[in-house]
Amino acid sequence: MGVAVEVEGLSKSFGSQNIWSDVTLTLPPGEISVLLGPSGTGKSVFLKSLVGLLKPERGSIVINDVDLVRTSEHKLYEIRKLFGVLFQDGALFGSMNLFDNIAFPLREHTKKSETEIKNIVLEKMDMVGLQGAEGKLPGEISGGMRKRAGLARALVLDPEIILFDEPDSGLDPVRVAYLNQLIVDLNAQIDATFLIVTHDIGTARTVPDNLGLLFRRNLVMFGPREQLLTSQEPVVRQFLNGRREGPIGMSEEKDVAQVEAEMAALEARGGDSHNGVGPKGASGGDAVPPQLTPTEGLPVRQAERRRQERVARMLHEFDAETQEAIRASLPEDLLAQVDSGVFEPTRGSRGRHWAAEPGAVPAGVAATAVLPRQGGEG
Ligand SMILES: Nc1ncnc2c1ncn2[C@@H]1O[C@H](COP(=O)(O)OP(=O)(O)OP(=O)(O)O)[C@@H](O)[C@H]1O
Repeated sequence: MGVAVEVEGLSKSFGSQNIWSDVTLTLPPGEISVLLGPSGTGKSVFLKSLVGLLKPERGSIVINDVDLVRTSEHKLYEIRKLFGVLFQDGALFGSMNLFDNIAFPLREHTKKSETEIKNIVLEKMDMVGLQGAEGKLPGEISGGMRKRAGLARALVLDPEIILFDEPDSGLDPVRVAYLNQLIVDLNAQIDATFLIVTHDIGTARTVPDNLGLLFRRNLVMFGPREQLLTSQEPVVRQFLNGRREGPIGMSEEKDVAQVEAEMAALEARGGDSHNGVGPKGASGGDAVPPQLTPTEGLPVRQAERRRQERVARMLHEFDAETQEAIRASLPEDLLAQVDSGVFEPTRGSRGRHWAAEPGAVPAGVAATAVLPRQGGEG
């Protein structure tokens, strides 16, 4: 099973430029999470902080009881081995064929024999659908194949956490659909913890268990997918619907009067549900489409049941729309347990519902970060 990544009060600046402050979220073990945010809000900086390539000045990132922000270089090196990272362009060496590219981490970090390496490389290439392409150079294959090769390379050290930096970038919509299915299939096969940074709203709506949004140097919200997909928070609504109207401006923040005028005009046109389909799959008002499931014949995602139990326990923390959407995703036995009051309210457990140790966490802490609405920030 993948490991949990617990981020608390994390802040990062470069000189006087604050990138984000007080980011608190938990990536539950084996679940798929997506992080959204306008360009330049520091999503890549967040991914780099998680793997220890950048050092936040405040807060903690705890994995297997080790705080990456404060640990020694030696421990950090060990923890990094838990990660697989899919960079935007696959980050392949142009002069090496796919086999050698994918074998690279094994040759660098393990003492495995060439026979063992060959078996692992071919197995991972098979998993990502690249059988027979071992001899190709990165320059000879399509962008989609390069992503798959980057993914195979991210898999060779059997990571427990995989970070995907804009896996859909540069791909046509059909390739994105295949890649999304591959991500869900891989999750079912290896049960690792996934975090995907993407601008593709179709992906955000259908792939993850959890969704988060960075904006204005803050994590606006992070929680079960249903929470963001049904959210009335103006920034979340604007982003998921891919529209100009709302607090997110082209480069500058907008003033409150302008946002109000835009929102009134949008409502006069019938609101989001009458707004058509926006760019990058953005659409649908606050509909919650079904989540992708693994291809037939693959095992069910082990995270699925764990997640159902986790969100059943935290159901009372959400508003009526979110509760309704979550209930629609729960099997009958869990719904019966929810309704019979078996699950005690887990106040302030920061989403650590898999841990089942209610006494271990401080009370009174919100499970999700929620910014004040536009206009309420003073
Ligand atoms: N090493 C660095 N030194 C100084 N500033 C940096 C460094 N890395 C990133 N930044 C700054 O941090 C900010 C956030 O960058 P980042 O690439 O994380 O944004 P992003 O949300 O991933 O954007 P996009 O969606 O366009 O990929 C930018 O203003 C960038 O210039």
